[in-house]
Amino acid sequence: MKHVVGFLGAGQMAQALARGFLAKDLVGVDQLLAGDPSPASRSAFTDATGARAIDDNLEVVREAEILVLAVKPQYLASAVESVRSVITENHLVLSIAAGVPLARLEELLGNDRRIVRIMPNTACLVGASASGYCLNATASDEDAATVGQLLESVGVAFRLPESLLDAVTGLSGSGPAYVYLLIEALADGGVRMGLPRDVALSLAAQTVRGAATMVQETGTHPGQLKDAVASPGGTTIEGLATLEAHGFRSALIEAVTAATERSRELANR
Ligand SMILES: NC(=O)C1=CN([C@@H]2O[C@H](COP(=O)(O)OP(=O)(O)OC[C@H]3O[C@@H](n4cnc5c(N)ncnc54)[C@H](OP(=O)(O)O)[C@@H]3O)[C@@H](O)[C@H]2O)C=CC1
Ligand SMILES: O=C(O)[C@@H]1CCC=N1
Repeated sequence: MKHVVGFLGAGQMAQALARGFLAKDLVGVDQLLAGDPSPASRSAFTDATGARAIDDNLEVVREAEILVLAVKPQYLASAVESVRSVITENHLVLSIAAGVPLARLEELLGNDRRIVRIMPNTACLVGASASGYCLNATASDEDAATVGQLLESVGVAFRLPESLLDAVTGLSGSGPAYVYLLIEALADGGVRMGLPRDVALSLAAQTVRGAATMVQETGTHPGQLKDAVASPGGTTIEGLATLEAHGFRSALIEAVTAATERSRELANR
């Protein structure tokens, strides 16, 4: 990709995306930069990527062709207002801010700007993100292809109607945190039953990875894969019955629902 990618906000997501793009050779170090007022975030960005991080958002916008708005939703308006005068029709602007709709981004930037709302997750760092994205009316099919290429370089990506982006946030944007909790709790269970901590954690993480890979690579419904693990009168069905009794499935459904609703609430920040 020949474009220079600039980030406003050099925090966790900017670092994860930038490292993902670099790992896939989508951009070189000299095609990346970030603007951030926080010295700690700037050094972390440069340590993580080798690329420049500066305390000058205007310079980032002037150099960038693809501009990624990677600040928290509550700082988005002030970050954009400070650089709005130098954002032109030549920029492709990507916002990763949870909950902030295209209509709000158009209010801040102008509806004649090419804007894409995206929702990746932190696993872009390891090339395993799960993303959704949607475009405003000014962005072109070529812009969609560029964003698709960027996001698919660091995982899977779906172009979706904007009405579904909050649900993407509730499921895969926030989802890594749910799975970390699952892995931690599985390891705790193993430790409770006598396994050494490092062995338990490794078994738990590999079990989650293996199960996810089975779903992706066999294309078999997870219910059928679950049935294949549970022998009649065996161990697994006891574990499954315990999870049902503690509301495991319902807890996950409610978690996605609550996070989606929170994303909707963030719309006007
Ligand atoms: N974390 C995640 O898993 C995901 C997050 N997102 C979205 O990504 C966005 C960034 O999140 P995350 O990376 O976690 O946040 P971080 O807090 O790690 O990074 C944001 C950075 O932006 C800086 N900042 C604040 N104001 C400005 C400004 N005016 N100009 C430039 N930089 C500024 C912050 O500095 P300071 O610390 O001093 O405020 C901070 O360093 C959020 O909108 C979030 O909704 C999307 C998907 C997943
Ligand atoms: O918790 C948050 O608000 C952000 C958005 C998705 C993941 N983290």
